[in-house]
Amino acid sequence: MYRESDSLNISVGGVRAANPLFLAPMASVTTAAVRRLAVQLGAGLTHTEMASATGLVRGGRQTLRVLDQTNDTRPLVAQLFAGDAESLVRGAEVALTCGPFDALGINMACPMPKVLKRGAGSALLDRPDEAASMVRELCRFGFPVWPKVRKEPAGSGITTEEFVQILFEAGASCVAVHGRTPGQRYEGQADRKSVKELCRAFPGRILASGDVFTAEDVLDYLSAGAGAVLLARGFIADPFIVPRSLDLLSGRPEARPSLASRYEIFCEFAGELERLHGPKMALGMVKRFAPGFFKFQAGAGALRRTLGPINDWNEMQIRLDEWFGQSERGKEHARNAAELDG
Ligand SMILES: Cc1cc2nc3c(=O)[nH]c(=O)nc-3n(C[C@H](O)[C@H](O)[C@H](O)COP(=O)(O)O)c2cc1C
Repeated sequence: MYRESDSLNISVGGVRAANPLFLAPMASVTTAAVRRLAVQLGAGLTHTEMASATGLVRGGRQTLRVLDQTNDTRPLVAQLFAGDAESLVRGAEVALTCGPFDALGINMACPMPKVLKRGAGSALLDRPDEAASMVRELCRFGFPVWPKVRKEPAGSGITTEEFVQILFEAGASCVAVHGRTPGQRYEGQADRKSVKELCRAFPGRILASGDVFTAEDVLDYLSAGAGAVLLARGFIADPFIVPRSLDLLSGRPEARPSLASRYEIFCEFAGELERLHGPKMALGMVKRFAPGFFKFQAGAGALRRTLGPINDWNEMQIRLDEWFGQSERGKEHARNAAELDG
């Protein structure tokens, strides 16, 4: 069983972290501002988006931006993808000039065609020898190496457990496992049972991923022996899953942040997005995260509809302020009405 004492100053995969709630790598999502938000809310560790090793070697601005460290927080894992060990090593040499990082991740999970056609991402699940060689070569840099895999599809000739074992034998410090096959992409349910079996087979060395949407999901994976749990879409859907999970793991009553405090954190986050990534990208991220921030708030749907068509950063701020003012006034009316009733 998970013990409260495990939640502080843990050591997973050769990295020390304050707790086992980790922000998963997410392309186009886990930018510096989002990583900072996750740490502010209590996450123990964050990942960069996946970065192309060949893109790094070419010096592509977009790829280098992925490893942008501006105003970042530690511990931080840089995740790379490549189709072979040599490209990976050359990419890692460039990545480490963007550091500091606490571990190097290898993406062996991405099912997207543009990654698969390079023999990278989940294409490596069919090539355990190449995957092992990538881990071995990356270990030479002296950093913990964290591959991230998906569940092996039925009939692939190797089980997920065998694949994970090969990665550990090659020197991986821990292995993140997403309990969907590449063919499932993000559809259907993650196979929680299989991931938990791996957690039991490699206690404290698996980072569990797949359908983590509630604090109870976090506890479930940790109770099975996961070294840590990766928050992905559950973080976008409700970033306050982090403090709620920490409350649950620590046996504290759940603290419910007020609308005003959510709004304050959101405005700070929006400011960071704009400062670090520019108004265009920031606007897209604000639209993506706003529904989750104000999920349980009356009028959250109206906010989403209001923000949807906006293309201008200043207009977005005005509409957001208006929505907040209306919501606060609505709460005041409700309070006054309750007092009159009472
Ligand atoms: C928008 C998005 C981008 C992602 N990008 C990456 C990535 O760059 N590297 C990676 O290993 N996994 C990536 N993933 C997979 C997540 O890290 C995670 O394993 C997956 O979403 C399953 O967790 P969930 O069901 O709790 O969302 C991505 C997922 C999403 C939704």
